[in-house]
Amino acid sequence: MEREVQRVRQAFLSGRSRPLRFRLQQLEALRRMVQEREKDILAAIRSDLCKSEFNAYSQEVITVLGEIDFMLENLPEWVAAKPVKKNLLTMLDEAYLQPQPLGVVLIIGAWNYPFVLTIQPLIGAIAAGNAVIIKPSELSENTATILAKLLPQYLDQDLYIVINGGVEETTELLKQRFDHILYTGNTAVGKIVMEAAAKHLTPVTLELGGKSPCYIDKDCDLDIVCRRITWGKYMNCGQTCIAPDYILCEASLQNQIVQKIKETVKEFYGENVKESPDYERIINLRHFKRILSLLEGQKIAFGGETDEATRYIAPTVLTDVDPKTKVMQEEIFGPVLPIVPVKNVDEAINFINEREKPLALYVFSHNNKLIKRMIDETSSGGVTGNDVIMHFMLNSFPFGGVGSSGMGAYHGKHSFDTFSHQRPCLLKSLKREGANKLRYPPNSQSKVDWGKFFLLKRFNKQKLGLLFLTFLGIVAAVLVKKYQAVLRRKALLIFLVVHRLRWSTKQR
Ligand SMILES: NC(=O)C1=CN([C@@H]2O[C@H](COP(=O)(O)OP(=O)(O)OC[C@H]3O[C@@H](n4cnc5c(N)ncnc54)[C@H](O)[C@@H]3O)[C@@H](O)[C@H]2O)C=CC1
Ligand SMILES: CCCCCCC(=O)O
Repeated sequence: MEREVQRVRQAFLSGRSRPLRFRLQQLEALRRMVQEREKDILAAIRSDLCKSEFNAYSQEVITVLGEIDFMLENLPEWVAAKPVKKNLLTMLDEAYLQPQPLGVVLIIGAWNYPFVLTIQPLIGAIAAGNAVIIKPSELSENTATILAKLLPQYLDQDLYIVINGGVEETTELLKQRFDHILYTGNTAVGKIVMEAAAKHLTPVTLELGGKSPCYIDKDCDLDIVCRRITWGKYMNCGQTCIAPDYILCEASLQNQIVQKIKETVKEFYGENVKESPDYERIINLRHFKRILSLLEGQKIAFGGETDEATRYIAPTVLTDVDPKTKVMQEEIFGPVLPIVPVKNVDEAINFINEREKPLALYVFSHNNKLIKRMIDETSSGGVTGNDVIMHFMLNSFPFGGVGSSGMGAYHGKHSFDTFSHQRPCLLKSLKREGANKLRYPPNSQSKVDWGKFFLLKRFNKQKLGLLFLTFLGIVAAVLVKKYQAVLRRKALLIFLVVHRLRWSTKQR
């Protein structure tokens, strides 16, 4: 492991990942890989999550292709040095921010969207000029295998490598020194990653999970609301980090919501959900059993059918859920949707604020003021009003959590920034040493006053007058120099006129 990381670091130190042209070439090669090997990639995702080609393409491949195109289009502008505003002290200097790669980046992917959650951070890390070690999740083993096979065929083999394996390998990998780690997965492992990173003072981006609430106000169109929630909750069999985890609403809305979700499930997946090509399966038996255990003691208003052999869990809704029960204590990450009755929006806001900050928050209402209030009075990684999931799709948004749902963010320019160091560069001249005397010892009140003037813009009247006089002197000197000949002629003329006048007066 150590040798592998060293190999990648040596490749980074060769400097070849830095030129813009190289980065663009690698991103184009990655796009070619996705296009030419699309069938293999879709097949791997299918084997891992029982996902149809249509779903895998629209949930994973499109996002990756869109992100590559976005990078290719904008990277030339992003890599350029950006001049910054200057102050009086640096007025005559060159001051700019130069984005630079961090070095060797470790990307630890999750299994639920095994392609996009591994490749999208990789795109950002390449764009920023880094070398990368990719550790796909061992739970989505088919995607992990295809990534290890394909990436070296298209990308620089020393700069970007895939290391596969389980907890043991990840633990070993985390002992190495990296310049940044981006981890996607559960909060408990997030802490392990951060602890390991701290030993080397490695900065981390943690894309974690949590329970994303969904508040439904009574003032809204429940048909539309339930269609949107059904889509976001049961997509990928509920194994989506920003899926609505539970619903908060007034008790009187519960039955209608259950009825409408039931109708939508039928509309989306047919009479027999099990037969639907659009409905996925739970990743493994451990997670299947974990989700089943969340149903114990609950009132199942709809769904609840399971099949261990195929790890099938039907779209399920629970009503009148007690917040103290297990299903409300941990992230569900499966197709189970609890409804927790609340009296009103105030209670909903309190409910959310009493818990860990979620990765996403959803609020449905015709009343925009209520939506804005919910946004103002709560905190979460991201928010979508009157829909679910959709803020993930806009790459001008940073994607990430807050508090226990994560730290840092990526997507689009935010990925580039996450994997870059914005290096402040100040270039001075070796001339104009006179002005520097102000900061050299011995110090004095007068120097402090000048410092106040230059840096704090605290004007001392006397100093200001002096400065103004100096300024006038400079202007006069410049003018005199520039118009020396003209001034000489003018002065001669004035002298002659004055002389002539005095002579005329004397004559009279
Ligand atoms: N914020 C986000 O973008 C996303 C967050 N998630 C969250 O991820 C979670 C689901 O993923 P997981 O089951 O955690 O995925 P997982 O079990 O595949 O773990 C993720 C990665 O952590 C590594 N890992 C696991 N245990 C480890 C240990 N003890 N020491 C070191 N490394 C270890 C694995 O090798 C894997 O690469 C959910 O909580 C979900 O909300 C999932 C997708 C996106
Ligand atoms: C189509 C939605 C993809 C979401 C991927 C990240 C997640 O797990 O929420």
